[in-house]
Amino acid sequence: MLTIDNLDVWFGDPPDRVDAVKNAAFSVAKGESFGLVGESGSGKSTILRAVAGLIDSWSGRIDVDGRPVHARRRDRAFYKTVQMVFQDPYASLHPRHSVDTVLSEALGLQGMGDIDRRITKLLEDVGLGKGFRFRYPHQLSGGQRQRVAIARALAAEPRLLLLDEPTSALDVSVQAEILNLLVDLRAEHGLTYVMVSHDLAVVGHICDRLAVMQHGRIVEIMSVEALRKGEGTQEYTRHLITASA
Ligand SMILES: Nc1ncnc2c1ncn2[C@@H]1O[C@H](COP(=O)(O)OP(=O)(O)OP(=O)(O)O)[C@@H](O)[C@H]1O
Repeated sequence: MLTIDNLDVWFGDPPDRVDAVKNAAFSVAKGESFGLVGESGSGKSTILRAVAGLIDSWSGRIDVDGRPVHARRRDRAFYKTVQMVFQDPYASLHPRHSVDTVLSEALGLQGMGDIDRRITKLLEDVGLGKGFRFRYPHQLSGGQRQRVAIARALAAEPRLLLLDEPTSALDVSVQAEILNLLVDLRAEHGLTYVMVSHDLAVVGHICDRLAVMQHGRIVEIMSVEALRKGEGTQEYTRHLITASA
């Protein structure tokens, strides 16, 4: 579903250029859930943003569904396949747009008809009833906002969801609910996930495999099962496990 090879991503020009991702490579199969872990600044979000078309300064290969993605152009078909959910549901929803507006716009962008029925279904899918349809973000809790952001991403009926720390801005009590929702949605919709997190427990809950990043490089790729068994071969992976225990 997603293949990345020889990926470099940078910001700015020399001498101030920041090489945020260096020579990254991994593949994510259809239906798989893949985690990107590592400490702050290691380049995890930058990989997701480059895949999503939010960063232009990259080189290498990004293939989605067997087709190479071009450096700058992303068409409607791309966003029909790939959608992203951001970390902060407070920042990602426009304060003056009701849930109805957010979802109608997302559906409209994809040229979808039958908007009424689809909005009801999207709200149902993310565990929000019809009563939420005409609410504004300030009338929603953090968890409810993130459910709306997830519904917005699902509106395009994508197959690959890029999840950038989708629970880290939420209260601990709500995090598990959203993670469980993501687990259910993947099964129900046959989705593929790539999820960034600095929290190994979260990745262990959601993902099948993961890449460990350090200073812009992928230092290890392993299954969550191997991670649980402490089979990380890299010193840094062991350090991450100890740090999160
Ligand atoms: N827009 C930008 N301009 C310049 N440098 C950037 C930009 N975005 C990210 N960086 C730099 O790229 C590097 C990787 O950042 P990135 O956000 O991908 O890390 P991360 O692993 O996702 O960390 P975090 O968990 O803190 O988000 C960091 O050194 C960061 O400062």
